[in-house]
Amino acid sequence: MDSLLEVQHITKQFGGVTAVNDVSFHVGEGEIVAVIGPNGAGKTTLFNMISSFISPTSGQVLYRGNRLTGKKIPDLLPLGIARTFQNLQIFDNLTVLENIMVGTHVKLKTNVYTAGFRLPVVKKDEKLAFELAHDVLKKVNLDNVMYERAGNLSYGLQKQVEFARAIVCNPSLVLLDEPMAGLNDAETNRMSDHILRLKGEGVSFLFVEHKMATVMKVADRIVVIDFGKKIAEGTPDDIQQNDKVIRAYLGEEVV
Ligand SMILES: Nc1ncnc2c1ncn2[C@@H]1O[C@H](COP(=O)(O)OP(=O)(O)OP(=O)(O)O)[C@@H](O)[C@H]1O
Repeated sequence: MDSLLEVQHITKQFGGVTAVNDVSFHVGEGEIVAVIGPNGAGKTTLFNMISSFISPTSGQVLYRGNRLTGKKIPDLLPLGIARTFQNLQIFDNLTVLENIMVGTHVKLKTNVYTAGFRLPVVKKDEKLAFELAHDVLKKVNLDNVMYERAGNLSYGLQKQVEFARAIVCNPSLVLLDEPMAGLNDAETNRMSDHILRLKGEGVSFLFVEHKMATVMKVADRIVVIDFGKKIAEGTPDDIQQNDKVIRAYLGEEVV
């Protein structure tokens, strides 16, 4: 399996705290990799470095062999990398459809100069944005609420809207920060199904998650972080039987 994302010896220090300490792993083409670890282990810090939200103290991240480290967040989407956030980032006052259309901007030709004029390119872009958004909403079964104000939806549906916006431009790699947090069982299953279906279409995923049952069901490979260090990596079966992992989780949720 070819490597899509390479995390190489990445470290982050905040003053005297080493939040992530020399972590390396990769995500292959069409692979689903989960990062797990006890509270405060460094998962969010690691995720934020990979998604260019913060820069590492040392180490680097490569995407298709090119350095991702040092790029800005808006540079990621045109490369084919999309992300969602632990705390929902949707526009409450816009409709579901409009929220998704916002995510299509990298596919459009309209810019701040052309948008003010009703040029043909603007109309064409609006049509394209609508079609892309509508298609993805059908894919995740949200087309029945597309004209609802996003702020009126349940938390679970809002999370699915954010997921739909992330995948609207057919990314190659999707970074998900706790995609199942706050979802009930039915919503968690639905989200898992969406992820697995997209994997079937060749999309790769890297996600941080606390819900172990979901991680075990969805991930091909799991990277376990404890006190900033990678303590284990392997298939769900390997990880469930790994002594270091079991010890790290003692007193927490049982793996
Ligand atoms: N901006 C920061 N400044 C100082 N310390 C930080 C900062 N961000 C994180 N840390 C510290 O780094 C360590 C790892 O935190 P991080 O949030 O990455 O862990 P986590 O595994 O995501 O935790 P959780 O599962 O609770 O979300 C913690 O000790 C945390 O206090």
